[in-house]
Amino acid sequence: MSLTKIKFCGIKDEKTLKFCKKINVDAVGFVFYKKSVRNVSIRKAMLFSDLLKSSYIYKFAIVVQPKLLFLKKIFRNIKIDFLQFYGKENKKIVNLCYKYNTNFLKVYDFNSKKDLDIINKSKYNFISVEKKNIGGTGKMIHFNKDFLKIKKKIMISGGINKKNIYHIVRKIKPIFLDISSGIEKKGIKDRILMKSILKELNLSNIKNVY
Ligand SMILES: O=C(O)c1ccccc1NCC(=O)[C@H](O)[C@H](O)COP(=O)(O)O
Repeated sequence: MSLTKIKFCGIKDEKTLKFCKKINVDAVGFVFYKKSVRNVSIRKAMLFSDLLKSSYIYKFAIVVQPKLLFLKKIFRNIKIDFLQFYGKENKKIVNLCYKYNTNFLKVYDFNSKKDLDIINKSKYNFISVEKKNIGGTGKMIHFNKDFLKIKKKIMISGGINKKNIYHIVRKIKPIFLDISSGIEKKGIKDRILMKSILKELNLSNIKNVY
C-alpha cells in the first residue's frame, strides 16, 4: 500500500526551503508565474535546486500557460521532476517534458459530472485536481459521489489544512496532497503549521494502513 505524500508549494525563500528539507517533506513547488505573489525567478529556483542536491525531495515547477521558450529555459537550468501545468497544453510542451525526463502533471478543475468525464477520458494517468481558480487560494473541491469515481492517480490541491487531511487521505488516497496557503500566516510560510500538517499526514497514513 502506498502512502500519501506531501508537497509544500509556493516556496520562495531559502530559509523555508531548508526547513522543508529538515522536516523531510516529499516535494516542494516553485511558482513560475509573474502574476503570483509566490513567483520565483529561474535564477532563484536554480539556487534552490542546488540546496536540494543531496536530498530526495521532488521538485515541482508550477506554470500557467507558459511560452515554450520559457519552459525550455526552466528545464535547461533546473532538474524538474513534475511540471504542474495550468492551461491548455500542446504536443511541443508534453514532448519537452519527455525530453527532460519531467512528468507532465495537468491541473484539472472539478465541479460536476462533466469534469469527471473529462478527467476519466484524459490520456494522463497521474493528474492534479483543484477547484477552479488559479492556485494558492485556499479553496477546496467538493468530494462528492462523482469525485470518488475518478479513475486516475491524483494529487489534491487547494484548501487542505490540518482538519481535513485525515478525511482526504482516508477517502481519496491521493498520491500527493498539495498545500500552499494552508501553511501560511499573513502570506508567509509558517513553521508551526508546516510541522503540524506533516504530523497530521503521518498519523493519517498510519491510521489508513491499520
Ligand atoms: O501559488 C500561487 O500563487 C499560484 C499561482 C498560479 C498557479 C498556481 C499557484 N499555486 C499552486 C499551488 O500553490 C498549489 O498547487 C495549490 O493551489 C495550493 O492551494 P492552497 O493550499 O489552497 O493554497
